[in-house]
Formats: sequence, C-alpha cells, structure tokens
Amino acid sequence: MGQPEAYQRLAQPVVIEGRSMAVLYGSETGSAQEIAVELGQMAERMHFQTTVDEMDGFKLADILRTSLVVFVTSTTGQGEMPKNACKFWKNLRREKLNNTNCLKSLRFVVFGLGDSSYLKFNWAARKLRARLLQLGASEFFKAGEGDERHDNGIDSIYIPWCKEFKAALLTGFPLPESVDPIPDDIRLPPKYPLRLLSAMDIKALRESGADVAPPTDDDLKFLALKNKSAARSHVNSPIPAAEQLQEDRRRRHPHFPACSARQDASWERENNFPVDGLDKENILKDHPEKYLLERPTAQTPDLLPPDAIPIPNTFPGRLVHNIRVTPADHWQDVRHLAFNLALSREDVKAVLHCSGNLTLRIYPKNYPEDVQELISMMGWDEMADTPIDLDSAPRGLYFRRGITTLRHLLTHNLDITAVPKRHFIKSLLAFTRDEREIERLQELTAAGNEQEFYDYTCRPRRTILELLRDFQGVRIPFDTILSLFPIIRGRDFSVCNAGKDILGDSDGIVRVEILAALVEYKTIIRKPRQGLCSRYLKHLPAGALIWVGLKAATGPQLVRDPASVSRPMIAIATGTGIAPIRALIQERAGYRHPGPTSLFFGCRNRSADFYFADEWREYPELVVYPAFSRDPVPPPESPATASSTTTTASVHKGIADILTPPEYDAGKNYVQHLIRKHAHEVGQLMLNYPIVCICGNAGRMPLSVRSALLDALVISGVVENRDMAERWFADPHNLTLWQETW
Ligand SMILES: Cc1cc2nc3c(=O)[nH]c(=O)nc-3n(C[C@H](O)[C@H](O)[C@H](O)COP(=O)(O)O)c2cc1C
Repeated sequence: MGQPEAYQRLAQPVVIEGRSMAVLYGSETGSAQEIAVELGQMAERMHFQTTVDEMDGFKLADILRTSLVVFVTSTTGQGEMPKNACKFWKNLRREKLNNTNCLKSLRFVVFGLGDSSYLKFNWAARKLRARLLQLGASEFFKAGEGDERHDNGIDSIYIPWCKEFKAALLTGFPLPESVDPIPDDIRLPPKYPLRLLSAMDIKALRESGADVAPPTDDDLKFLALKNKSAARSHVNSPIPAAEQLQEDRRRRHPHFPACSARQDASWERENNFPVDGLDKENILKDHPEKYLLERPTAQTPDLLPPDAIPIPNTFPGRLVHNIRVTPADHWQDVRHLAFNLALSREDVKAVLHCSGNLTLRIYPKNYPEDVQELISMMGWDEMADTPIDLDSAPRGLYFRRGITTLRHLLTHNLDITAVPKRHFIKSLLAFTRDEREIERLQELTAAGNEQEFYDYTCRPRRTILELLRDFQGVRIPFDTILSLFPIIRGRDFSVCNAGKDILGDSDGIVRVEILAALVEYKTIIRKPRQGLCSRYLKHLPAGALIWVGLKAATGPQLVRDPASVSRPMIAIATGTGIAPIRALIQERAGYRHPGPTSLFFGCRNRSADFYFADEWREYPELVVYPAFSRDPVPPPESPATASSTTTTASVHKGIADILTPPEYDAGKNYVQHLIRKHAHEVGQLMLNYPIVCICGNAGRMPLSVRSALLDALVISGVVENRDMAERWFADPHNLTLWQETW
C-alpha cells in the first residue's frame, strides 16, 4: 500500500515518441465506457499518449497511427454492436476491405462485456475480434469476456484479465531505463481541467460576441414551443400537488384499468404510502410484506431546474401527462408518460417512417438540493455560480462557454448519484489527509479485495453522494470534476404508441408515449434507493418542457416492409416489455390486412399490471393470452382468458406428460406455460413465417420462452423432436426473431 503523503503528489506522464494507445469503447449503458476510462488511466501511468473515445468517434485510418488499440465493447440487442460503435463496425465490414490485409500494421486487444443468459454471449466483441484478425491485424493480448451473470459481475473476469494485460504491456512495450510507470498512489493531472472565468473574461467574450453561445436553432425551437405552451407550463409556475392530481385524472387514459384502483385511493394515502419497491438482487420483491420501507423518500424534492441545456440531436418535448398506472398498493410504480414533440416536417416524416420501432431518450437531471449538498460538502460555494471554461470536454458533455457554471454541470451533466467506480474511489486518496479515511479507501480498492469493494458499492447501490458523506475529510478540487464524475447518460425507453396515434393535434407535433417502471427498491443496507431517471420522471409535472431524443430502435424493421405486416406475429412480453409490442400492434393495425397476432403477456395480477387490457379487444386479428403469475391459476379445463381473449383450438390434453417443464417453473403460471398450453395455435402461426418478439426481463425469461417455443413446435407436430425444433427455430427462413430484454 502507498504512503498517504504520496497521494498528494502529481505526476505528468512522459511523452515518448511512438508510444500511443487508443481505448475505444462501444457502450449502451456506460459499463464498457467505465472500463475504457480505467484502462486509459492505466495506460497513462505507463506513459502511453492515451485517447479514450467511443468507436464511432474514431476513423479507421486513425487506428493505424496508434501503437496499440484496445477495444472495449458490450453486446446489445441480439448479439449486436452498441449504437456508438455501429458506424465504426459498418466501416470495418465494408466488402471492399476483404482480402486487403489493410490492418496488418494494427496491434489490438479486445475486452467484451456481456451476459451469458443471452444466446449470443459477447458476440459484439467476438465479431469485432474476428473481423480485425481477418483484415490482418495482430492481437497483442488475449481477449477478455466479462459476464454480468458472474458473482461480482464484470469485475470477476475484468480484474484478473487487466492485471495480466498490464504485465504484458510492460514486457511488450518496455519503457526506457530512465522512466518508471507512475505508481497508483501518485495523482495524474486532470484530463479536462476547468477554469473559472473572471468578470473581465466574460465581458470580453460578450463583447466579441463570438463565443458566448448565441441561441442555436434548437434553442429557438425550444423557446417557440415554450412560449406556445407558456400558459400551461408548470415548470416556471409549479402547480400544487392536489391540483396536479386533478389534472392527471382529467387526462387519464380510459384504457388503463389499473387507474381506477388509484382513483379510489385518496391523495393522502397515495402520497404517504411507503415506497415498497424492492431490491432486485435479493429477490425481495417476492416477499414485500417483510421488506416494506419506512418512508424517507416520500417527500417530494424541490422542483427541477427549469433551464435546460440543449443537447445535440434532441427535440423539445412537453410532457402531456405522467400517470401512475399501477395501484398505489402495488409494489411497483409504473408510469405512462406522453410527450408532445415539436419537430420539423422532415423529422415528422422520419418518425413516421420508423413508427412502431422507436425509442425515446430522456436525459435526467440532479436535484438542486443534492447539488447544493455536494457544493457545501466540497467547499465550492464561492465558485459554484461563476461561469467556467474548458479547452476540451469529455464526450457527451453539453457545455456553453461563458454561461455554464459549476452548478450547471453538477445539475445537468454529472452523475453525482451513480454507484462509484473503483477509479473514482482511488482518486479520492489524493483529496483527504485523514489517515483513517486513506486506510479505508486503500482497503476498498486493493487488489484481492473485490468482494469488499462490491459489498460497499454495488450491493447496497451506494451513490457517490453517499460515499462522500462517509468520507467527511475529502475535498475534491473543483477543477478535477470532469475527470472524476461520470457523465449523465440519456436513458432509452421503447415508445409504446405508433401509427396514427403518434400524430399530434397540430402540424409539426408528434405525440409519443412510454411506459416506465420506476426503479425504487431497498438494498441490503435497508436504505431506500431510486434510480436517477426514476426520481426525475416520478416528479416531472405535466407541462414540463425537456429535451428528448427520438431514434429508430435497433431491432429489425418489422413493419416498414408492407410484406411483413401480413405475416403472423407471436409476441411474448413480460411487464413493461409490452411497450414495444403495443407499438408494433398499433402500427400493423394501420394497414389493410395485418396478419394474425398471438400475444402472450406475463403480468403479476389482472388488477395491477395487465397494462392496456381494455385496448386489446380493438384489434380483431389479435388473441391475448395473459399469464397472471400471482393470481390463482385457473383449472386446466378452463384456460386463462382475458375478457378479450379467444382461443382458436382446444388445449392439447396431456401436454404436461409429453414435455415436463423445468422444475423451477413447476406450479407457476408464466408465459412459457401458456405457450406450451397453446402449442397448437403457436404451431399454426409458426408454419407461416412469423415474426417472433420476446420483450421484457432478461435472465431466465428469454431462455424459458425459447424452450417453450421449441416444445410448441414438437407438440403441434411442426417437427418431430427437439433437435429438429432447434434447427427449425434457428433458420431465418422459418421465422424472424426479435428479442429486447433488459
Ligand atoms: C437490451 C439488451 C440486450 C443485450 N444483449 C446481449 C447479447 O445479445 N449478448 C450478451 O452477451 N449480452 C447482452 N446484453 C448484456 C450487456 O452486454 C451487458 O449488460 C453489458 O455489461 C452492458 O454494458 P454497457 O453498459 O457498456 O452497454 C444485453 C443487455 C441489454 C440491456
């Protein structure tokens, strides 16, 4: 372990000609990016001139100018590259590169992040590695494959892999004799230092007129929409909670049966009801009565800051409604939110083109009270509201020169409630002089103490803010924050409406809806937790204006091709996984002859989370099989049917004898049971080149569903046995599979 005084010292990496490393990541939710940042810091300590960036930020030609390129990528969708690596990947796959050996001067390393519950485990990393080798590049060090399913998550593989990789770097890229690696206990200079602007600087900037961020087109669009709806904007003039409830009620969608449950509950009861979301990792949600929380998070935080920082490629959106669709006494708070987006005519066209397959990106913010707490704890009060400047900004940071302050950054850009990563905790060593704190920080980050680190950070989902409360002696210099705190990521939600439903009341307005399950749970340290975005959405009032992104989802284009509309669809959804399925059903219904659709929908209770129940009967081509896992299971003679449900064939007698479901499924009522039960209907659709969609929780569900679909192929006589079913199912000529699980 290092000496406490060493942490105060700062060392600049030595510039050594021809010693450079690019760490390029592909990341959907930030985990690969975090690992890339950590590897980048390790490389800097070994005096590599280091760049850390997303793959799409880098050109193919540039990678050839770098001594070593480390690719860190997660896998998303069904074995796909993350969005911020797709352009790079597309370039790399160009046919004209085949047999050119064009990457023969490239030395590379790949680290993949994946989840072994997916069929295509770590495929993005594997595909990338295979293609690089095919184009003549040479692998400097063996690839690593992290697995979320492992006891300590990705770290279980990453930490030992990284240690070996570091040793290989020292051997493969030896340092000159006079230069030593910078030890872990000596500080590196901040990569993105901040400067405070003096009053004179600001005046000069304003006078020059150039750099004080004049309003952009986006600003103007936002302001136009803001003015248009000024009378309704609750952001600048918040309405009282009771009035807000009335407004919610008026706007309430008639198609939500669960809403009536809420309507019955009084406002007081709803507000005072304890937050009873539970810790996923400990499966507490199966025993809610044991783990009800006290109610510390029930108080509503201050309203969100009204000023927004425009983010490239986003649209101004006004929240039309934010309705809780699960009853107040249900363990989970699920929201149905609708936004009106102001778009240009071209953008509306593009949106309609992808209708049925869209995702909405929401950028959450921190609450002013949390930001102020951090500012006070760190002693930043004096400079918090002074405009700042930077020479370069990390990717994803939205900054306006001459206007942005430290408080802005902490509110809009930096995730102060993320679970702290190892490199964050290590960096704190330099910012405290308290020996007990130094010892504890060393303990947490020492090699071999991964379990302790995991128990302190990930297991209780401790936030950065909470960590800093535990380490009262820490004072982070304000100019280092961009190198230290993670940047707030936008969160993607499947748009759950489509077709004509998406066109707003007036020109240029598109109305998109999402179904968001708020992440609220209690962890093993019995502290209630809310995800940053969940907290943001929970308190976002109708009328709020925010910037949102709208994109085509990654899955195959299931409806754009009219030929696909007439194909049958077998849709399997659990929980809020129904959102993209609803959009697909709505979109298909807009065509003249949509194919038959069977929807297997896994919910807990008919009265709590059977979302959109009353809507389904509007679609004559749709048959719904709801699987209520917590309602009494109906006897075998009378299969579970929704009021809208019809069955087209009798249930095959004795299915259970032919194929016994796995033990863990026994006695339950899940979607996989209904698939087996209705194997003949499924088989009928399977014979007609269906689209098969699986949406909802990751983990066991997709595998169990796939197994049930294979059984259905056998039971219905489409194929003779499971081996044949496996082959049949894998053949894209027989069906199109689309899985979106998280
Ligand atoms: C929608 C979704 C699809 C995924 N698909 C796969 C997959 O096909 N194969 C795999 O190994 N992991 C898959 N994963 C797991 C992620 O790769 C894994 O959670 C990773 O740590 C995420 O890293 P990121 O935050 O950098 O994107 C998927 C995760 C999600 C949420």
